[in-house]
Amino acid sequence: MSEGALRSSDLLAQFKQTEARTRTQIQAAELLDNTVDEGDVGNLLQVTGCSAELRKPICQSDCLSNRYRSITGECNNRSDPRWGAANIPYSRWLPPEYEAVWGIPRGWDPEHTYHNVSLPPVRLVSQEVLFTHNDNISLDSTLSHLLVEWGQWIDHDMVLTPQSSSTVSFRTGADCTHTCSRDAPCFPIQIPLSDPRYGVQSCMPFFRSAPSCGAGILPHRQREQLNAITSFVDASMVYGSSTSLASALRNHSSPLGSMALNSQHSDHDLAYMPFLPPGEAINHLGMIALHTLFLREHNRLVKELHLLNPHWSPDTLYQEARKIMGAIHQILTWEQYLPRVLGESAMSLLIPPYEGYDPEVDPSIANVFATAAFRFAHVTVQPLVARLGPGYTTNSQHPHLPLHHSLFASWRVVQEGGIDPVLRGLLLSPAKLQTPGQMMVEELTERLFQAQGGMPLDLGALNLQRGRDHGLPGYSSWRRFCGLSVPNSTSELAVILGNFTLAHKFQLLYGTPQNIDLWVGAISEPALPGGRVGPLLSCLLARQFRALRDGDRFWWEREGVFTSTQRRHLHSVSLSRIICDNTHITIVPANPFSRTERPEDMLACSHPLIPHLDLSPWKEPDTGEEVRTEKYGERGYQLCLFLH
Ligand code: HEM
Ligand SMILES: [Ca+2]
Repeated sequence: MSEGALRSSDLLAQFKQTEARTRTQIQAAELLDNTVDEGDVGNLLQVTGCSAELRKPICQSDCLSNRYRSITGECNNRSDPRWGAANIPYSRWLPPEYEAVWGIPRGWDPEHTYHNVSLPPVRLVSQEVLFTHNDNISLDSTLSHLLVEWGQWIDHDMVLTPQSSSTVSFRTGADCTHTCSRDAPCFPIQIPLSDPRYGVQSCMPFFRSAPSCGAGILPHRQREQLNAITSFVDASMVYGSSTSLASALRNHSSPLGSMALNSQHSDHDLAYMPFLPPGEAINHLGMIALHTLFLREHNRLVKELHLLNPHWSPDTLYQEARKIMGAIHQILTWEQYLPRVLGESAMSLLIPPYEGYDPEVDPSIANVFATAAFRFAHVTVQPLVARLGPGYTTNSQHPHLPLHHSLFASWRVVQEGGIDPVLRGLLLSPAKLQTPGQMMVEELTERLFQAQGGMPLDLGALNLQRGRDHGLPGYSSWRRFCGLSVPNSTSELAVILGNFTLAHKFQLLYGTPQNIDLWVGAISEPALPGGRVGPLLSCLLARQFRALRDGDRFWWEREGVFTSTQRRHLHSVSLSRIICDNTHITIVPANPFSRTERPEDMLACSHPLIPHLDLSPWKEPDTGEEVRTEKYGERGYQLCLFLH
């Protein structure tokens, strides 16, 4: 995608692209949503196509389905096979609070009042509270920008909310990118008088998230939104969440069970991802680097596994590598990412040690997590994408880039030195520090998608509008939900936020703490000791990550998923090692999520603190045909092999 070729709203749609199965469900749900006939419900579901979408999947209980996750996440939970699967509605921890029946979003009618006051325009909140000049930022003293990127990477493993399949008003056919009138699915963001953009632009386009089919039956139908990918941390951003995409991403002629690679370009002698199927665009340089890295890691793993087990079929190699990749993502996230985000003490309090699989726990993503809580890291993103050459030096072939020039710029990877410069930049740059006066950089509030032409969007305003679109209750309700004190006045809010100026701004904008949009309220709380988020975000994030662990039948620590020796080896997994093994980078930090100030503080890839993942416990004796009569070991490998 070249710069200057597309409208920003098209690019936002690209950010949220989904594949065939999701589109079918959205179209069915939108048809249902726009049908006012309250007659025969069964018939209505049938005609719209929703009844097929609501059917319960049938689960197999053979060796393969006990051994490997399904691609769609279905049947992870045996009694509720849709839990955590792709294309199911987000769960709700608090009931939605829409403006009116049929899921009219909050703030649809600017005059509508909540607790006797109307909601401020989201763009005004962004201007008043979030806006931060690119050069007015503080750096995180202990965390690297790779940690920030890791957050976005696993976000893409857990959350993808499709927007409406239509970009024009259902009623009038007006183009959502040009209209300033609220007419579903268009929910444009109004530009306030005080805005420098006033006069240039009267509204920023916004499309409502698509409704889901599975949200109750008339007349009690409640609008719910859909998660298009598996909620489990299972590396679904590498493998896909639908069988058709998973198949398209594989190299079917490989005897090793490899993933498909780009046949036209390579990174010196290393591989790139293939050109993706339409709609699978990856959105910025950091993400492209991680996608490429883990694609290579899969192909490296299958090669090693093949050397250990030459008798394994391509499917077994693919599945075993996929299983290891899932474990790597779980380990890096729970052991290395979350403690740094939540802080060690909040982490051990809110996510106590693993005690085994609990089939009663719903691992589906909660609406509030997707729409507000896990967007917390938008305020820790640096405005500049650093790119560094060998030895971590700046290089004129690939200079640092303003963030907006790194969006939709996969051509830069191919033409400007491969993924190594981007990864080196992420390893050596610190994260941005969130402070009450320095929230979201102007690259994100003023220039989102600007380089690609058209009117720039504002990520802060999008986050707030999305919360209203999804009917998220306000700040106070979530404080109450988490058992935290509920502020009743500006001074009580000032105590919680530890900042009177900010509390006063909120008072002027919202009138009451109850109405504060959750995302902006939550990111305004000061961080707990050792962490980067306040009490409300800690509660919401920990609750989700705990459910993703305890409710996952294939959690890496669960007895029987791996052997104890395999677990021990996996436990020492190192992201720096993965970088060493799959790039031309030769010096790396021992802890890549911690801030490294100088290249001299890094270690050679051969250093013992950058341990190899020893796969020897995956070696299995090739007992050939005789195995049929043998008793199967705790892992049941052989039985599955014979199914291939
Ligand atoms: C370069 C950095 C980033 C950019 C440009 C970016 C951009 C975006 C955009 C445009 C959206 C869609 C907004 C909407 O219409 O509702 C979004 C959603 C989201 N972002 Fe980011 N983001 C970045 C980094 C991150 C990070 C570091 C995290 C988390 C740690 C994160 C978490 C999320 C989540 C959870 C969503 C909701 C996704 C969905 O519901 O489909 N983002 N981001
Ligand atoms: Ca997933």
